[in-house]
Amino acid sequence: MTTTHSLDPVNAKISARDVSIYYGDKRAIDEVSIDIPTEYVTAFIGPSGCGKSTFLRALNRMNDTIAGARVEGEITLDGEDIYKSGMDVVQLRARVGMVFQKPNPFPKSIYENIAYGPRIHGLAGSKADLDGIVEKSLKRAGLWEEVKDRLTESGTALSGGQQQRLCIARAIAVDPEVILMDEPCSALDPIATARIEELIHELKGRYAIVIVTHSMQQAARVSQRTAFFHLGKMVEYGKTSDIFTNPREERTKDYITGRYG
Ligand SMILES: Nc1ncnc2c1ncn2[C@@H]1O[C@H](COP(=O)(O)OP(=O)(O)OP(=O)(O)O)[C@@H](O)[C@H]1O
Repeated sequence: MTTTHSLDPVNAKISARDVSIYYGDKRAIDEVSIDIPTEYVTAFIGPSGCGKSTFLRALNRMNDTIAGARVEGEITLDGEDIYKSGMDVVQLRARVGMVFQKPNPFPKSIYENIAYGPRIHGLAGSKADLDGIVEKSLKRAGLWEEVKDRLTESGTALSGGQQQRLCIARAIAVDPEVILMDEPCSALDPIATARIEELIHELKGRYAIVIVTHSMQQAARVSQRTAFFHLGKMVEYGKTSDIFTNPREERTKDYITGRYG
C-alpha cells in the first residue's frame, strides 16, 4: 500500500496506475500509482536499486530500448495511454524530454546540438526561426551568455555543468511538456550543481519536472512533491515538506533520518 498525504487538487500531466516493470522475470517496480502535476517539481528518492530510474524511464518509454524490459499497468500523458499501439514514440520523447546523469551532448557544434531536434520535428520554417529557437532555448537554460559567441564550437568542449545545461536546452528546444531528469547533478561539482538547481527553479511551472536524486538535500531544495521508493514500491508520496518533516511511514522516516541508504 502506498501512503499518500492529502494533496492540493492538481491537474495530472502524467498518471501511472498499477505500474509494474520487469527485467526478464525480475520485478523492479511493483504496482506503482502516481499523478504528476505540471505545477511542481516532483522528486523521486530512495535507496540505490529501489527502481527510481526504472520508473522514470517508463514515463517516456525509454525502457523500450532495454532488451527484456516490460511494463504492465497504465501510464497516461494528458489522459492518453502512452503504451497504446500506434503511439509515436519519437513524438512522445519530444513531449517528455529526458536529461541523463552524465551530460551527453552530440559530438557536434553547440548550435547543432540545439537545432537538431527542432529541425527533425519540423518546428522551424526558416533559418531565422531556427536561430530564434536556438537562442531562446539557450537563454532558458541559462547558457546563452556563456556560448553566444562560440555557437560553432563543439558541445563536448564545454565544462560538465555547461554540457548539462546544453542538454537541458536541447530538451527545451522541441517544446516539451515534461522534463525527466535522472540524477542530473551527480557528475557535477557543487557550483555547477547549484546552477542546475537554480535552473530547475526557473523552469518550474512551465514544464512538469521529475527529478531522480540521491541527495535528500537536493530533493528538499528543488521539489514541491516527493515520492519515496523502496524495494520497487512507492512507499509514500506527498508534499516535500511533509515527507521530510512529518513522514507517515516508518520506512520513509528511517530513510530520511539516514538509517539506511
Ligand atoms: N537494464 C537492466 N537489466 C536488468 N536489471 C536492471 C536493469 N536496470 C536496472 N535493473 C535492476 O532493477 C532494479 C532497479 O534499478 P534502478 O536503476 O531503477 O534503481 P535506482 O533506484 O534508480 O538505483 P540507483 O539509485 O542506484 O540508480 C535493480 O535491482 C537493478 O539491478
